[in-house]
Amino acid sequence: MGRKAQFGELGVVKQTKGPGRKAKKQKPPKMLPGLPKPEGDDEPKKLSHRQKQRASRRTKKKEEKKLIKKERKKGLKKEEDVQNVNGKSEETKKIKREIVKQFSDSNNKWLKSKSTPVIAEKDDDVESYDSNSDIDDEELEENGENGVESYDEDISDDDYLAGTLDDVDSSNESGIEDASLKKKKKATKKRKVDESDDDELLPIEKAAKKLRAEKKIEEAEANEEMNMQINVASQDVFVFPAEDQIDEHIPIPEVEQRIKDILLVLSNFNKFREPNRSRQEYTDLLLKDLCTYFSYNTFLMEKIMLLFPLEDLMAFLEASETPRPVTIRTNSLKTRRRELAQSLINRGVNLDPIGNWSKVGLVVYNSTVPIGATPEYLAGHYMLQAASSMLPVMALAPQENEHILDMCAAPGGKASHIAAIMKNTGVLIANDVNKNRAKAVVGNFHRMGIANSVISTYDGRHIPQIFKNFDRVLLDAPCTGTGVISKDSGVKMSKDETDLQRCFTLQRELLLAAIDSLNYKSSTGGYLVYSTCSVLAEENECVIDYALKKRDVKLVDTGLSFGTEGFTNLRHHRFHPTMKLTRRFYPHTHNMDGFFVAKLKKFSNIIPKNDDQDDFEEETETNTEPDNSNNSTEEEEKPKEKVGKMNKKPKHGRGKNRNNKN
Ligand SMILES: C[S@@+](CC[C@H](N)C(=O)[O-])C[C@H]1O[C@@H](n2cnc3c(N)ncnc32)[C@H](O)[C@@H]1O
Repeated sequence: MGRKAQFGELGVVKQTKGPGRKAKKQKPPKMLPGLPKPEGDDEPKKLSHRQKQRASRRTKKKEEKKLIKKERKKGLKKEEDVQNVNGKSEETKKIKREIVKQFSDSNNKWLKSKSTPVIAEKDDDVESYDSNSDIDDEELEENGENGVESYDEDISDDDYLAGTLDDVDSSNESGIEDASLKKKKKATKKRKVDESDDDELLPIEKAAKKLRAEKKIEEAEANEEMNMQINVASQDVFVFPAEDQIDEHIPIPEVEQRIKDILLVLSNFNKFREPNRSRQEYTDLLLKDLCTYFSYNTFLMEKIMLLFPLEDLMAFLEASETPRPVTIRTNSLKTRRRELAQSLINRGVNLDPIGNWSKVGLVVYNSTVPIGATPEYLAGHYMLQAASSMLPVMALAPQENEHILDMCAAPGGKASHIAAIMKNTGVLIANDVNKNRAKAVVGNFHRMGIANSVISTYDGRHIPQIFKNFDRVLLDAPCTGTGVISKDSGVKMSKDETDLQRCFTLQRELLLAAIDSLNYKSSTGGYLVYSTCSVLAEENECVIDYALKKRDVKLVDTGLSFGTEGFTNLRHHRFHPTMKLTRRFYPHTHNMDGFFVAKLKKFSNIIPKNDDQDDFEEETETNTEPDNSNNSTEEEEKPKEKVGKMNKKPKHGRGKNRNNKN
């Protein structure tokens, strides 16, 4: 508003052009005599006391910088001077001391942190700059670009002040550093080297500077490694406890450390063992400590230790302590996965498809609503089902219009999956000996709209006397549950030898009954899938091996795209070579419950009589060929080609696949 005065020389200030409110601009006002003269350029500006202080500080700083640059250029002239810079020549040190002196006490911290070999991150630098510098915000604003410039300059100075190799070495004396810290340091140093390339340096200077910094880092790393080796070599890692100390109670953190120590010794036994100690002594102590640390009974821990190499053992035990992700299976009888996902997302459920291997599975990361009580759940659009539980049904590969038996079906997760794949056609017998659990099957089948099923409560072992000639059978057998410890930690302490024996005896009986209820002449099937949620070989490979001897069945590919091969040998045990067609799933490897899946094809109703050996072979080679003279309990004639197949059944080769490591 109003007219603008022209404070500069007349004519220097341009009159604004362009459309104005008035066509003709008004003349500048005439200044009245006596009024204070505006701040002009002709007289030198009078500075306040504070401004003077700032100006003197700036000049000082500029001088320092000039000094440093001069010295730096001097230092790089000769090649041997490069070493001088690394090692800090006397002259350079002197200059540095000079500079340091000029900082006030309040800067001590800032200086200290920057003179240590751990070069502060740029962010930290900014912070210390802000908090400790005596240049206030006002000045930064005032200086505009200068403020930024001085920051850059500081970094470069700081580089110059940064630690030397000597410093790095001295830090190593204090011992081995944390790996992540080292990594961070390395990254920071590298970044620092890159960032601090001063624009004013010649390319060759920049390169030399970078080279020096990189050399420093390399040497520091080499020193660290050497220190580590020295520590390990001097055996200060682990001293085996005296006889009377072994049973002493020690706190959990110490148990944990001892486990790590023993694992290290066992990983390179010849190198790290104590001369008079056997491997067995270390293994026994490890067993004891693992039982204490993870709360297992000795029997179960011993069994699990036999399954895995040491590094996998720890991973399995750790993974069994944490729950697996919640997963659900879309009921394809009622909805599609995409629609279900959308409805659940709308309710605040955070989810994703389970993976390429399933078209119906979803993994739920978190949810604002209880996932077992949504309207979609109640309407039967999905089943809460572990990822591993979907695998046996996929291996079974049910077909429409078949006759299928689920021998141990409660609560019906897998049975309802079978019914959905059958598209409610054919007949599904969902059996479970436990009447109470069978009620859950009824409830789930109603909810999910399953209409092709009969629910029965027979003892599976008697099924062949009641139902026969199924195209496919699923035997998801009762087991010790060692694959689902994260869901039921009681297993760790409660399962003993008697339980295991009871389990594998029942499993064998159920498996033979399941095979006997299969129709080997089925045009579409004749397949059986055996599964357990146990990782113990006694309940898996041993049971299958037993069935291979007792019935005319062979292992076939499960068709599952992932999973670890079943054992063909385990310690001193040898299993049928085709056992590698079975699949094992582990919490630590596949992030799902521990599971075992085997698929068998039945070739005849022949029941071989020859094999009295109930248990799997232990390093002895026996003839598994059936005695064909009197081996059939069935009336049916045995087709010749089937006999041929059976005779070709591979022998249990001694030492074959000895290196099968799972
Ligand atoms: C692992 S669970 C089955 C889980 C089921 N397949 C599912 O996916 O929901 C084992 C089942 O076997 C049943 N069972 C135990 N002994 C049995 C037997 N002799 N005959 C039939 N079922 C039996 C148990 O009641 C239990 O429900």
